[in-house]
Amino acid sequence: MAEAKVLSGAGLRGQVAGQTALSTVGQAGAGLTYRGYDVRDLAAGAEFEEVAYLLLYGDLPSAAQLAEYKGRLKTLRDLPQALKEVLERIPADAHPMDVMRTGCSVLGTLEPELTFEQQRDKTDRLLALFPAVMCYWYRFTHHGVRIDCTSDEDTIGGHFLHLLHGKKPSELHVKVMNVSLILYAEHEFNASTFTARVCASTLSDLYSCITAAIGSLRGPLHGGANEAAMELIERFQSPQEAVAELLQMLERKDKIMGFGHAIYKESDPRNEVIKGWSKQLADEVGDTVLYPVSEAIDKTMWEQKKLFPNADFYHASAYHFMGIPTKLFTPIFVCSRLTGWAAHVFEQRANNRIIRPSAEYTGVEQRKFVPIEQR
Ligand SMILES: CC(=O)SCCNC(=O)CCNC(=O)[C@H](O)C(C)(C)COP(=O)(O)OP(=O)(O)OC[C@H]1O[C@@H](n2cnc3c(N)ncnc32)[C@H](O)[C@@H]1OP(=O)(O)O
Ligand SMILES: O=C([O-])CC(=O)C(=O)O
Repeated sequence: MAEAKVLSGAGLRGQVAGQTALSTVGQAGAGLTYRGYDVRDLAAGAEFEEVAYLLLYGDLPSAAQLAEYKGRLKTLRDLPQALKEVLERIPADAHPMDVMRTGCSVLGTLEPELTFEQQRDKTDRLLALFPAVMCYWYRFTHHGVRIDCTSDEDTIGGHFLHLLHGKKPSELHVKVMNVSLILYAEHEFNASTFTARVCASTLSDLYSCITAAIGSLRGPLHGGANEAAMELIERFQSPQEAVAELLQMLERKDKIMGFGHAIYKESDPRNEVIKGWSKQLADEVGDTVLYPVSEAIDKTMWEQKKLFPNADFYHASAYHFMGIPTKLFTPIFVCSRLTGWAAHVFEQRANNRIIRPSAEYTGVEQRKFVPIEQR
């Protein structure tokens, strides 16, 4: 059970910056809850679409509501032609998070949110279409194909894998994607969500809030850590090599991506879940390197620094074992966290005051202006 961390210092750490009914992070009793449900129970027993519904509509759906919701999302998967054309113009070496940010922003010009009454419909559209934004651009620029952006897959996770690989995914892979999307869906006032709320507090539109949040998630200290973790683990051929290099990195005070957390103190409750699935995928593909290397890094980080893997670390190997290119790891996070971001935007709008903190001034004393010709 994660104890609350002693919080102090910079980065607004430990300061309550608003209220939410969406989730708790690092509180006694359960490490992470979404609207009162333990995330581990949701990951074990729910579908991602159920969790999206819970966050966006307030309660878990009935079977009929879920069927209706999934059916509706399925009809919203295709991209407008103008968006496809924009995606085709983005270079192959662009960062896929920049592609997601641009895709979201362009959709905001094609299908704008004209009133806040449209906020749920616009969110459903983004939820249904984000996998295609990433996969259409990726497959066009990397493989020269214009993919069909629709599929008959029942779930968002399955739809994503289908578009990426051009074939029906296995049941195991659909299951793991479902779990992954649930684990990443919501996390209180993390940096990207706070970004979305700041933007929402100016009464801006939903696309602006989500576009801004994508920019915040991109960084390696936040969502970008799953890609950085992959780049680390794939450098090593054996656990011994990994430990030797890791000790040197720690000696140099390098940051080890995928470890540590701003709120959790002893463990990230999402880690045990994705770690279990990563092990199952490792067994499926007969891996004898990546998973043991990951475990060796995990063990050494705890022994040396008392730092634990966060949600991102074992996501790296899990995604890799499903044949997902490393550069698409953080965009998958976007497809999931969209639900949390949007739910926070709705919450901010429902009880809004513009977010505008103060700064402690550390600059020079007041001084007299000197005209340019006298300087
Ligand atoms: C889904 C997510 O977004 S989860 C977060 C993903 N990000 C990462 O994995 C990036 C790596 N981790 C980090 O950079 C940090 O742990 C963060 C950004 C997640 C949290 O930052 P903070 O709240 O400032 O960390 P915290 O206060 O716990 O740091 C305590 C000490 O541990 C060190 N530390 C924390 N994380 C790491 C790490 N991953 N590797 C090495 N040292 C670390 C800090 O440098 C700090 O050392 P210092 O006191 O000598 O300066
Ligand atoms: O809460 C945070 O600071 C980062 C995080 O784990 C998340 O957003 O999922």
